[in-house]
Amino acid sequence: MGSFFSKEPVNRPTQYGASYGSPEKPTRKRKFEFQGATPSTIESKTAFSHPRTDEKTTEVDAAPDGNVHRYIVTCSTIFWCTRKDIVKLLSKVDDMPPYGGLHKITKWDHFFIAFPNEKCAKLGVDCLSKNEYRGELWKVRETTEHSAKRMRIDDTVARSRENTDTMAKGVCLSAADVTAKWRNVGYEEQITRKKRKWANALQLVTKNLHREIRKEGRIQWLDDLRRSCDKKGSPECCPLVDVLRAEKQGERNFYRNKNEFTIGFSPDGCGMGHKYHVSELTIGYALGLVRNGQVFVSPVDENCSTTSKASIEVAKCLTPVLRSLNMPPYDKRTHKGYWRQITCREGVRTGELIVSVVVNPFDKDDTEIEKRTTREADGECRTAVVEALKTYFGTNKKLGVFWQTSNHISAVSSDIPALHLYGIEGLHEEICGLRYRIQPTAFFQVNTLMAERMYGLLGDLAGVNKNTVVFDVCCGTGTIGLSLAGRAHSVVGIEMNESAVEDAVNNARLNGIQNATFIRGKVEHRIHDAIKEVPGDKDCVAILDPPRAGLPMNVVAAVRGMRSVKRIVYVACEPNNFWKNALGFLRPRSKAFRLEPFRPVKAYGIDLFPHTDHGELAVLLERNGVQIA
Ligand SMILES: C[S@@+](CC[C@H](N)C(=O)[O-])C[C@H]1O[C@@H](n2cnc3c(N)ncnc32)[C@H](O)[C@@H]1O
Repeated sequence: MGSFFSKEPVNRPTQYGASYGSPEKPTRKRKFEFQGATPSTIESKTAFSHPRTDEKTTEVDAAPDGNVHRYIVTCSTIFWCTRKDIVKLLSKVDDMPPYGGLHKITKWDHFFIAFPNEKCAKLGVDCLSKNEYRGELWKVRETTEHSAKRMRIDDTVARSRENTDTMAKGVCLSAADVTAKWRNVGYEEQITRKKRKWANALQLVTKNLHREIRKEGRIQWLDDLRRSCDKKGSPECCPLVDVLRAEKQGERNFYRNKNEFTIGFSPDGCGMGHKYHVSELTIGYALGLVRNGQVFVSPVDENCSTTSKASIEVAKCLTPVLRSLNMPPYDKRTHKGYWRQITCREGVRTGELIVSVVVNPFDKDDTEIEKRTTREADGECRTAVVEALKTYFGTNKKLGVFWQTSNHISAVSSDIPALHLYGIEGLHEEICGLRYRIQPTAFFQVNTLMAERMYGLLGDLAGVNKNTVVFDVCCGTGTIGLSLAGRAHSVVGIEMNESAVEDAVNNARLNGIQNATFIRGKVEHRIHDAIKEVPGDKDCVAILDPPRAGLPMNVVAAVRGMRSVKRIVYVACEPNNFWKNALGFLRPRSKAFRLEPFRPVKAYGIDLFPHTDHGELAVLLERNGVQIA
């Protein structure tokens, strides 16, 4: 029996040749401790022999002092990167003490490395995280149970792992690491990294288009581009003209107008040699680890430089209140427990703040007495939360408090009714000179100030005039279309989220806009109904702002098949997925993809999410043969 990682710290790897360490070939024993079983020793072939996946055990690393020592780091690389490469990289680190357990699953792009202590793990993380592949830095992080799941170990082992106290070790992520992982990276460097990512997304279009159309004929602009490019590899399909940078304080720091906090226990005693202790109830960000059904939560604080200050204050104000109420947080495994989540949404321009508390009503198996007790406690909790927030914010914020009960697996869902307890009943925001009402579950861009600048840019890219119809696909609360309605002939929006469409219609009315129509439904089902609303004799620009996965291909084909659409502005929130939809617009005409293809003209990067590795890419596509002023 063995485990997934080599166990003890071993000497610096030497079996790969003299260049990686001392000439001595280390011999070592792998030591395992089983829960409830006698420790045994197994002779290992080499210092870095692959742990055998048929060996199932609960793993504990016992150092000579008897303490439990291990920091497992997972590192995403390219799948052809070998252990030898990693060893070579780590061998360049000064003061790197012996480490062990370098493990890679065949044909996987992840390594697992077990470091003996925190210092060593930090050195390793620093060294590996500087490497990049296709403009994206390797993701290196500490890991525990999650990795085990991803390694597809069987459930029994996973569960037995979950039950060991040792599972909590290695957790040293903080709330700030979860939400603002680049907070310590200079802004220039953040932009440089994002530029690489955007450029890579544009290269993927060229590369995949070239590969895809080989049998279908030629594309003149693609041939010219490839010929003119002396770079090795694929050129970008169009120039990345500029980047919309977050310059002002409210654009770059503490910018998120929507923050969802989990309520749970924070892991106490993270790290070497400590046992897991449940600390006090905490409001913050889930670390993605579950132990005995409890999600680990790291408290939110000012280091979370993307979270709005008002939301941080809500967490600080409510933490002692929730602790004093003596109700347990929700347990994912038993579905018992009470507190689940707190969502804060703010109108940055209007100073409005809506706090929604999500609780678990009670388990269906609860006895009548338990239900009655929960019901009574529920009333007490509501009053205490409202009073605390009222006292804390006084007249500084226009406050609204909502209460939601959810026994769904996921705490939030658009169909959970929200009970209004106090203050304002809806949230308003002002953007591009218009006032918007936003329902709790409707999508709204999280960085209000940057979103406003993005909408301005999209309007310019779209080249809208009084003869243009704006076709706003995946329109959310209608913000893009409505911000352009004043200069357009008309706006047609389509969106699947019911409350967002309701908001879009009401927002048009609220702002006296009469030339906007919104269609509710999944775009893949209702695209043809939406197209009927677009007058065929007008110039039409389609603005596509889909979710991260992109649009279904039937939608791409339908938009391409609209004769009136001469320009497309595609907003990709996952730039690396852009090529998939782009191919449908750019490939030569066929039975499935009718009419003349488009060609990419220019692209802009938009730093909507500073301090994170996310950013939007806006690309202008133009129908072949159409000239844009
Ligand atoms: C990135 S948001 C863009 C929202 C809007 N353009 C804005 O800037 O506020 C994507 C939107 O697409 C919607 N959506 C996701 N899948 C959809 C689908 N299959 N059909 C229609 N809308 C969808 C989501 O509800 C969300 O509002």
